[in-house]
Amino acid sequence: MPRILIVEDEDIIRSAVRKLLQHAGYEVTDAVSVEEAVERDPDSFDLIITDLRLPGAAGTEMINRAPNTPVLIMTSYASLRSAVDSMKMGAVDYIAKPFDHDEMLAAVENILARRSPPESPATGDEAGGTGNEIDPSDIMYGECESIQKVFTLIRKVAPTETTVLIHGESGTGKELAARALHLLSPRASKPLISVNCAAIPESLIESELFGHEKGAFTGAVSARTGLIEAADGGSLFLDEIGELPAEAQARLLRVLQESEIRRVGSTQSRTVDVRMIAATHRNLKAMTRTGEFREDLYYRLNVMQIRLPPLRERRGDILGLARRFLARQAEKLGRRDLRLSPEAMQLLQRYRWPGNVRELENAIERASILADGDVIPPSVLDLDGDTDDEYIPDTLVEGNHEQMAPREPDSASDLSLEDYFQHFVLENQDRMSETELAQKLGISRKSLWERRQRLGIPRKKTSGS
Ligand SMILES: Nc1ncnc2c1ncn2[C@@H]1O[C@H](COP(=O)(O)OP(=O)(O)OP(=O)(O)O)[C@@H](O)[C@H]1O
Repeated sequence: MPRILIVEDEDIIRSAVRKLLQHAGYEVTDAVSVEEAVERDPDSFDLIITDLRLPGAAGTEMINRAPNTPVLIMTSYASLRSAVDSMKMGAVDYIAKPFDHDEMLAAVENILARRSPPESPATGDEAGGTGNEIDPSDIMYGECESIQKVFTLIRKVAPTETTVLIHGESGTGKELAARALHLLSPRASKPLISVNCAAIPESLIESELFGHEKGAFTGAVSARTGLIEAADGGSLFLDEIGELPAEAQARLLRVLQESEIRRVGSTQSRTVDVRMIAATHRNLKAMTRTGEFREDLYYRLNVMQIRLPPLRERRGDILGLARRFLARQAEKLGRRDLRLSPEAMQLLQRYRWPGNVRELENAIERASILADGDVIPPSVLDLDGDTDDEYIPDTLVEGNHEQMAPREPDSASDLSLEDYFQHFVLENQDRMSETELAQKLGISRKSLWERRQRLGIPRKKTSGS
């Protein structure tokens, strides 16, 4: 079991992070300051998570005190810059407060996965590995053909220096795909700096990205490194690139063309070595026609495009994703028997998911908290109306018959055979006769009838036989 040391002086945050990690199965020790952490033999841990601002020595001091252990820095957005600086000092990653539970768990999992192969515990020798043994499927889930194609593309493109433009609706996993591109690249041990262009005020974006010299504008009391420089040697992920104002687009083009950066208020350029990954949910090509986005920048960015399909186009993954999110919630809440009712599964499969995977993740989180018993009914999923009644489950598509046999559950969080039986019958009884249903399930008609009685799903009078 990986051991994690938390260094945080705020009681509420320390205790929340400790509980979260303990629920996720980690062994956790904590300390309120660097001084106290040093007494806990910090280099014997697999990971140290520390606040940046602490009474006494700063959190970054842990990087020196535990040279063989990865250090994850927690910081508020206001001190994002210091977090970036701390990465230059050797921290492996940073996480901005307020962070949600999944973000923290994902950051921890990523760091530990980079440190040691999944099966064998870390020996310490692997620290600082290139991370190239990682596969996109370790970072994001997807079995459908469309997402498998994305994985193949990531495997091929990641090791190159090519600029990548990721296109997809909100919540489809663009940031995860960018992370995969970085972690599978030779730059994996260097920083991945993620910037959401829509989240930074327009007046600040240039100085945030490109840095500025002292006195460049009112309030620029000292010179500052920009986020692009901070990503030097690593990758820069520019999310919502379509929101970048015109002046910043011009500066970015220069970075892409000449690998040079000029801080706001400076006449001198500096060379930077950054792999650029951009993402958008907008149609950049159309934006070039209206003059909202520079055409030359568009072509520079669009060397390789990865399209993340919306969830409604990969319905075969809905239940798999739901199971993963449910297992995570069940672990977090200590309710290991939580499972979806067949009706809830049906609703998940029929819903249109305008908010994509993020919406599914949120629906499962909410339902796990609201469900009174172990079985989650459709009502607590709180998905009203927006279902796609045209949808035909994959199992009914001609040629997909191998998917119709009941599968063995592959983990405690997977469907039980009973669940699968219920789900299959409810989904198909309107289209199939009892004989067909029994055949597909590999049981006799008598046994189908008995199971229907036991599970309280008697044969509908209207269904043909
Ligand atoms: N294939 C996947 N497997 C597991 N989790 C996923 C997958 N795709 C997305 N998620 C989860 O869904 C949430 C949204 O993903 P992400 O932030 O990468 O989407 P996005 O496309 O960048 O969204 P936005 O455009 O709104 O920033 C995250 O919590 C992420 O972990």
